[in-house]
Amino acid sequence: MAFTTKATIASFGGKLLKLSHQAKSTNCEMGLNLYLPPQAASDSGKKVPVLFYLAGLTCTGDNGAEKGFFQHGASQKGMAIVYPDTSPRGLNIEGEDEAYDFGSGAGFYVNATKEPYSKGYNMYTYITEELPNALFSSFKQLDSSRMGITGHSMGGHGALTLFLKNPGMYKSVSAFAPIANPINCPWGQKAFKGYFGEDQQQKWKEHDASELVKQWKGPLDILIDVGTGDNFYKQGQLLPENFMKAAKESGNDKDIKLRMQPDYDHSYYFISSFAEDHIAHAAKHLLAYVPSPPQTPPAVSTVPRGEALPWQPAFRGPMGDEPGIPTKILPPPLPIARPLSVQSRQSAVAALLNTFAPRGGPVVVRLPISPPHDRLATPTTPCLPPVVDRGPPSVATYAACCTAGNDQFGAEAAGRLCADV
Ligand SMILES: N[C@@H](CCC(=O)N[C@@H](CS)C(=O)NCC(=O)O)C(=O)O
Repeated sequence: MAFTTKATIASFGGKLLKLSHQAKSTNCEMGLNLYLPPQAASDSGKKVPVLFYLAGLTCTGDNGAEKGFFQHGASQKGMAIVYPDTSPRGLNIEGEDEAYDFGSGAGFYVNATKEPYSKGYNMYTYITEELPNALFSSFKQLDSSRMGITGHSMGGHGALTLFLKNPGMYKSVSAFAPIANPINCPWGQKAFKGYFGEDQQQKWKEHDASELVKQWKGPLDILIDVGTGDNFYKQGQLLPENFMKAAKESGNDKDIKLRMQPDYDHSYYFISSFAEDHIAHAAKHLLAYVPSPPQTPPAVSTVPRGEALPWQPAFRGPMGDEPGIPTKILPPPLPIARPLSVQSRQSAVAALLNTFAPRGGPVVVRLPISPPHDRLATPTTPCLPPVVDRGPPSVATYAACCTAGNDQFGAEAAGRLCADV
């Protein structure tokens, strides 16, 4: 859905846009701020990377934009910043406005599975899929292959978990005073109980950075700042030490920098003091990242039925297993810059249909989820679009499979394609 621009405000040579749009995932109108640096305002056709800043409890997209002091550095580095809201608003769920740490302003960047919050508290899907897809289709100067993520407190939890749950999707991650082990702190326990249910411990773990970091494979360059004068830190709401311990035990701590900042509290005085460092950290990854160039799929080669596929056989569509149907394989992998979201999978389907349907016959496309997602996906993650069908009675199946390396660190994310004719 297109955005409505409610205000355009000059800021550090660029423009801060106050936007709103109707969001499907959250079932309501969502407000946000988008900072376009001066480099994005020119007609050069050059795209700028995008840093998502996820705010904390009680906040909207305004807190970071007004007092985070990110725009100065973003303007120098040529980076856009997205400041989303922290929850759906006005869903008229009984009690949603009663507490500062649950419901409105406290979406925790999860998809609620428990009623009544399941009716729109889907901030995970909103931030990882719907919002970026909407932004990239409306603002052509934003580079979809270069997204970074950071956040504060509940938003720091969001930044860490969204990064760790989606290897390769974000090219940088950092956090200010993150809720780093929500399953073991009062804020997190209250939220996960309300959004998932007390008995859903596995689900809780799937949104806990200290659990997720144990499963990470590859380098992990994270900047985390926490103030020693932060009362929430002192009360055991943040638990950054638990995150570091889990990272250390899994051998993932080498490039995680936890800086304990003397005397700083939990406020935007703290955030604005270190904002430039987080912009520099994001820029280190986002400005250095070069997406792999698109490749044309090579010609079809035939593999006799029953022979081992040159890649993950589990990815074969069910129709490929029908007796008497020969298998054609189209090697090598079709590169895809990052793990595919539902919408980008749909674009991949469209591209496949355009490429192969003209060869005649109908096309059925099946899109299995990629292995890293499989490993980390929650049962409710909307990972698979339904089978897409086109054309007269079926003679062909195309199964498109997406595998994703952790391309933040250079491993190539790849899609693979096979055709059963
Ligand atoms: N209102 C809560 C505190 C909530 C709070 O500190 N929220 C942080 C994020 S976790 C924040 O940034 N608040 C908004 C602000 O300082 O601008 C309380 O009274 O204990």
